Amino acid sequence: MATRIIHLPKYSRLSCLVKPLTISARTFATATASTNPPQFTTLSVDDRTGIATLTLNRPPANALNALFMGEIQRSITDLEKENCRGLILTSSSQRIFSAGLDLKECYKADVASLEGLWCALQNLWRTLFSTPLITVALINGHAIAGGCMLAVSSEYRIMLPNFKIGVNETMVGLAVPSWLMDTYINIMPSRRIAEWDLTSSRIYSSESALKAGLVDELASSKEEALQKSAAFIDSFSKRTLMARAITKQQFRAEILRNFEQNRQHDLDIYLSTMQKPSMQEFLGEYLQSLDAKK
Ligand SMILES: CCCCCCCCC/C=C/C(=O)SCCNC(=O)CCNC(=O)[C@H](O)C(C)(C)COP(=O)(O)OP(=O)(O)OC[C@H]1O[C@@H](n2cnc3c(N)ncnc32)[C@H](O)[C@@H]1OP(=O)(O)O
Repeated sequence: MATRIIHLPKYSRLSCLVKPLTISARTFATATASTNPPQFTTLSVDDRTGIATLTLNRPPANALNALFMGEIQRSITDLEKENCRGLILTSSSQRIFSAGLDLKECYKADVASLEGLWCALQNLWRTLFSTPLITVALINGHAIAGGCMLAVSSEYRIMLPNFKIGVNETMVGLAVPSWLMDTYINIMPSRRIAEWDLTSSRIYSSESALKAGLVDELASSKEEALQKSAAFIDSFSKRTLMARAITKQQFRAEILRNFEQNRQHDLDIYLSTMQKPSMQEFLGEYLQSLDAKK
């Protein structure tokens, strides 16, 4: 389907009806200019249903760099203004939903690039987590670390079989930021399991993720997953859209407030960790191990 944004007069414009959370914060940089055409994403909107599909397309691994994350964030913001009601986030790859932060861009990077990357991650998370849109992650491939973040920041997760999902942060030497910890706890059935998962870098198979409650449904094909995603969005009638969006925001407001209060500190931790010689040495070896798989 062609990339386009269209007006959907059938649906209320959620961004007008639901006040954005007013949390004072200084503006943090994104590395994107808002006038750039999308390079790594395809956005399609079904004007009959009001459902948008945002497809991640940064081969080979949908690794998240600042430009890519800025693009995803901007698409969500645009959709909020365009009378859309639901968003399905998926990947053009048949193997990888997203491998998380682009580690190649974390290796031997200068401080400005590292800062741009982390601020883009923070900004993307904030937008996805707080959007009034009904959000579904259609996880049609591996979803690791930042890839898992995209999934758990959405409201509903449908995954295809035989893939991997989880947060391996501590394994790569990064602490899980408290706002992402809270995001994970927000969807996991038990805080104890969430703590266990994040401290032990637990990676689930699709099947075990379903059992653990990390994903909500499995689907045997992308087509079936698209149908299930649309069914989830359709389960909310037009009449309930505003009330559900406000309720969602209220559920998430405290996590967002904590994030805003700590985002500079969070950025400082990331920058100091990434600049440690031991971290850079580990990253070099880790990237080599990924390449050695060939
Ligand atoms: C709320 C709670 C959440 C909390 C989450 C907290 C998020 C906060 C901060 C986020 C931190 C991160 O995301 S850190 C990122 C952590 N991510 C990882 O460790 C994932 C590492 N990658 C993998 O494990 C694997 O690649 C995996 C994704 C399973 C796919 O395996 P496959 O065998 O199918 O594919 P591969 O051959 O390994 O990879 C294909 C190519 O992609 C490249 N590639 C793979 N991962 C890459 C990466 N992260 N950055 C750059 N490039 C990558 C490989 O080098 C290959 O490049 P070519 O050789 O050129 O083809």
